[in-house]
Amino acid sequence: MAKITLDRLRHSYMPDPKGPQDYALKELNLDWQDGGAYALLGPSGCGKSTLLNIISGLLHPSEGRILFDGKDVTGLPPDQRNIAQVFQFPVIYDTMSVYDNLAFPLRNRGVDESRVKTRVEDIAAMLDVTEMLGTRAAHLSPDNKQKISMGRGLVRDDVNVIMFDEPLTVIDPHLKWKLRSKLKELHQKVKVTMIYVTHDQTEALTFADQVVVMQEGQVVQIGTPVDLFERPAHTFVGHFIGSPGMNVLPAEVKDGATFFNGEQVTLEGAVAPGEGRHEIGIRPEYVTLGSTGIPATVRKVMDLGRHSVVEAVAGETRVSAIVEGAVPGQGESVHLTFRPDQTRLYRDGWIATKQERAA
Ligand SMILES: Nc1ncnc2c1ncn2[C@@H]1O[C@H](COP(=O)(O)OP(=O)(O)OP(=O)(O)O)[C@@H](O)[C@H]1O
Repeated sequence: MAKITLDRLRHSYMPDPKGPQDYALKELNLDWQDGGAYALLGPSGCGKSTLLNIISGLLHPSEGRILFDGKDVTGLPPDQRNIAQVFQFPVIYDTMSVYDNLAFPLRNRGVDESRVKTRVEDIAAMLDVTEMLGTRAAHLSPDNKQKISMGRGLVRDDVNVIMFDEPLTVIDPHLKWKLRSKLKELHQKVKVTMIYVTHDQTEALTFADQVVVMQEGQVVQIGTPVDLFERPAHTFVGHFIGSPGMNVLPAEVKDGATFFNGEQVTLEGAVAPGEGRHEIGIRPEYVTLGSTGIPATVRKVMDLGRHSVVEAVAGETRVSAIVEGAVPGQGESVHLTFRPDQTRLYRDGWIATKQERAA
């Protein structure tokens, strides 16, 4: 187990990068604490695999260093980094039994058979696969194969980090939540540093204590799932996380007051001085429909069972609201109010309001 430090890491696939646009990974500085559960979350092409390959040693970064417990490993090949990896598709030997599959990473390192037996039995119990130990892997369902693949990552107790790269891609949707919660439970038991790479917010938020959100090669926020939901540092995070995501509305700031669609809006706190493109960020959970406020027309109502998502249009801008109970019909006129302590101003994408602190 190790603390992982990324120190001024940058990577470009181009031989002669000219500017930030030529970097698949823009400058990255971060510490992953020993034993933490982390997720790397972002859309396709944001640089997740590039970063993962740099950590595992498959790719040498153009600039910067990777440290494990303070020791520079940037120049070390993958086999000397002591990393376990679980991939999208199960990596197991079909002709071997489940027991032999789990034992393989240990036997490969010359661990003695009595120790192998203890570890395999422990991991099998954690994964609820004890009764399958004698089964040939070829006979397993895809989700059980992926479970065994995870077990192969977990079985060694000498690894610095276990990295999961979209491990639930091949799992049926109704089984995903089972494996997801199993993984969380396993992390709590084994306490190895784990990095879970995904483009799926649900997977990232349920697994990780800390989520690193990436966009276009840049880390836009590192925080707990609650931080990312409550106070997105960037409009991208607000929009990407949540269902539906945060409303990002064009805003005008004039003489210290903020306006949306010509109506003044009260923000969570003071605005940091500066110029740029302004937007208001407000989650649909904090938009209320009523008889006063910003005039809008209901465009669409989606009944999701416990609540409905009402999409209204104010001027030319769509605003979503999550509504419990009675909802207006399509085409009806409504008024929108935003909960002030949840209404934030963003400048050129980045948060520009300060949270008022209770006296
Ligand atoms: N071998 C390569 N050569 C050149 N460019 C590459 C290479 N691998 C990735 N890229 C580019 O680097 C950027 C980041 O890609 P990367 O695969 O790291 O993203 P990702 O978030 O892992 O996406 P995905 O989830 O689709 O794998 C993309 O613009 C991609 O086109």
